[in-house]
Amino acid sequence: MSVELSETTLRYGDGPIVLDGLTESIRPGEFVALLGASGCGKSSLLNMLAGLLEPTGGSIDVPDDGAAFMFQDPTLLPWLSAQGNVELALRLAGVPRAERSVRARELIDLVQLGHAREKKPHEMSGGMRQRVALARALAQQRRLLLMDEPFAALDAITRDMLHEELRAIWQRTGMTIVFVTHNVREAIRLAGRILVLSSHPGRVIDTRTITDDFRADPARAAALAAELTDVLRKEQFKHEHLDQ
Ligand SMILES: Nc1ncnc2c1ncn2[C@@H]1O[C@H](COP(=O)(O)OP(=O)(O)OP(=O)(O)O)[C@@H](O)[C@H]1O
Repeated sequence: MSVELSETTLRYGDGPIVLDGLTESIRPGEFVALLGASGCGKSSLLNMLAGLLEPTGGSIDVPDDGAAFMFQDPTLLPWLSAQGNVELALRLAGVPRAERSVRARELIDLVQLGHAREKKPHEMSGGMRQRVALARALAQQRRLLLMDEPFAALDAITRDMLHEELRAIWQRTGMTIVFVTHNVREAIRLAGRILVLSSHPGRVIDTRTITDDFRADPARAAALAAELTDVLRKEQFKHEHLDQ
């Protein structure tokens, strides 16, 4: 089932409108990036897609089984190993005890952490912890995965590796992914479609489709990155100007 936003509007209490009449359809298996400046309402939109927040107006439809969520902070249980953290997620997803160990091993292998299965979070690097968080999100066995700037705190090399691996996992699993970022390059590397959001209020002001051919052409990708950076800068400038 697709994700459908229909005239979706959000405001907190009697504050200003945060998201204003979003109408979008995300197909099953699509990888969409929500790109926007800080404060434009990206996390609020993900929270609505996760069912954690009700829209003030319009509607949101997501697959019946809901969504798995992955945040910037991996929030692993410190006393459990990588394997233990993933097994716990499988238990919460209702996977029978007898299957959990094998499934967790498969997921840990999928995120390339076979060598660190028994390590605890404090023994891992930031990138390794995010790999466990990704395995834990996959353990929830949902068709929709919501990712809120999951790689923002990582160094550039680790982030690049995780980009490649996330794309490979997405291709293998056929999940629908909605990925929030304010990083233009990250959006171009990952997504098949980029929705650019304005701020105050948040609206979709630009939509770009990124094909694999496009992604493989560094000059075209760099030109698009420059163009989208300019769009975001203009948005930022508009607000700094209006706020004075
Ligand atoms: N619980 C809340 N109550 C009131 N206002 C809120 C609440 N959560 C977010 N906001 C406001 O809604 C707007 C959008 O916030 P949101 O966190 O969704 O944006 P964002 O694009 O994800 O920002 P960032 O990239 O900085 O995380 C901001 O102006 C923020 O102050």
